[in-house]
Order: sequence, then structure tokens, then C-alpha cells
Amino acid sequence: MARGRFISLEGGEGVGKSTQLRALAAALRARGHDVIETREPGGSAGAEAIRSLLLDGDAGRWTAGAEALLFAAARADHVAKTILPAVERGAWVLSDRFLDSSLAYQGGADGIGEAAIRQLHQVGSDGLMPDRTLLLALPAEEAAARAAARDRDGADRFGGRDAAYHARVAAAFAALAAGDPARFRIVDATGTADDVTARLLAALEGL
Ligand SMILES: Nc1ncnc2c1ncn2[C@@H]1O[C@H](COP(=O)(O)OP(=O)(O)OP(=O)(O)O)[C@@H](O)[C@H]1O
Ligand SMILES: Cc1cn([C@H]2C[C@H](O)[C@@H](COP(=O)(O)O)O2)c(=O)[nH]c1=O
Repeated sequence: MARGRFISLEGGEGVGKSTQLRALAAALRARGHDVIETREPGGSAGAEAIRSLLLDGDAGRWTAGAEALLFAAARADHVAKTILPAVERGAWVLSDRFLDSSLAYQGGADGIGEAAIRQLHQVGSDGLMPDRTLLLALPAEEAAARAAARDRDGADRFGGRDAAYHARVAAAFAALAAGDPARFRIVDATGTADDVTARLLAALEGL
């Protein structure tokens, strides 16, 4: 059996990752692929338990260092239990966030640094990287409006951070994409969901 593909969707809050992951999965299934939809933090039993620790509770529940370790631990379980077994049996794995989120949020916006995050990923997940990363790009005001309309009952510990924090995250994502053009595709996330799905499918060219 040929190896499958591992694709991550990245970007800040409200850009449309979860919406597009579902649409992309349906489009790929229609083309005959075995597709696994997964997410981070989460995607395996152990990682989903860590997700609750990370996203629920007070804003100051964890230090930035503790958060970086928890994300890396969740990812290690997700990679070992969900991603690798699926890719090895030939499936296409679509993940809503992966390592680049840790590089952008913990490494960049929280100041932990890129090298430390990559080192944790090497230890936990043997440095596994996606075959392609689709970075959804949307003006900050539009993303914030979409997220606010969705989260009428309140955001999680990360979504509730201020605009300056989210601007640092966006800048870090842009720098990551610029530094690895072979893996990243920056996809315009404006317009209708169908418009964006068509752009994402085009961005999978070559896989
Ligand atoms: N193209 C679109 N046009 C208008 N609204 C959209 C579009 N795509 C998604 N939305 C809506 O915007 C909101 C945020 O979308 P979604 O939850 O998919 O974003 P996300 O990137 O996964 O966010 P988060 O990282 O915060 O989980 C949802 O209410 C969704 O229905
Ligand atoms: C994987 C990962 C995630 N985060 C943050 C980013 C988001 O604010 C939340 C996840 O919420 P979502 O609605 O499921 O997108 O967690 C992070 O800071 N670092 C990471 O590695």
C-alpha cells in the first residue's frame, strides 16, 4: 500500500480552518481517497484529555513553558496513535492545526522561541512534518468578526487574548510560511466557503 499524505490547515482564530477541513475532506473522499479528519490539540484519546487542560479554565492557569510542554505532549500522542498509523495504511490525514501553531503561538507570540519548540517536537514526535501546510489568510478584523459571531458564549483561553497577541501570531505564521515555501501554501480565505475550498484544492496540486 502506498503511503498516504499528511496535510495541516493553519492560521489564527476564525479564519475558517474547521469549516474548510470538513469541505476539503468531503472533496477528497469524492475523489476516492480514504480521509481522516483530525485536530490539535486533540485527535487521540490522550491528546483530547490534554486539550481540556489547555483550553478550559483561567487565563493564567499555565505558564507559557508549561503550555508549550502540554501541546508537545498532546502532539506526540496524536502522531503516534492517529496520524502515523493512518498515513502508513495509505490514508490522507487532514489536521486542523499542527506544529506550526505551537511555533506561532508558543514560539512566537509567547516568546518561547522557535528552536525550543522544534526541539520538543523532535523529542515527542520524531520531528514529523506535514507534506503540505495550507495557511488560511484573512484580514484580522474579518477573522475576529467571524470568531466573535461563532463564540457568543465566550472564547477559550487562547481566543480570549487581545488583538496585539493575535497580531503576533499572524506575523509568526507569515514568517514561517516565508521560510518554508516548499511546504506552505498561503490561501486567500476571503469570499464564500466554496470559493475557499476551490483555492485549497488547487493548493494541493502536486500531492
Ligand atoms: N468563507 C466564510 N465566510 C463567512 N463565514 C465563514 C466562512 N468560513 C467559515 N465561516 C464561519 O466563521 C466562523 C469561524 O470559522 P471556523 O470555526 O471554521 O474557523 P477556525 O479557523 O476553525 O477558528 P478557530 O481556530 O477559532 O477554531 C464559523 O462560524 C464559520 O461558520
Ligand atoms: C495546536 C495548538 C493550538 N493552540 C491554540 C490555538 C487556539 O487558540 C487553540 C485551539 O483552539 P481551536 O478552536 O481548536 O483552534 O489552541 C496553540 O496555542 N498552540 C498549539 O500548538
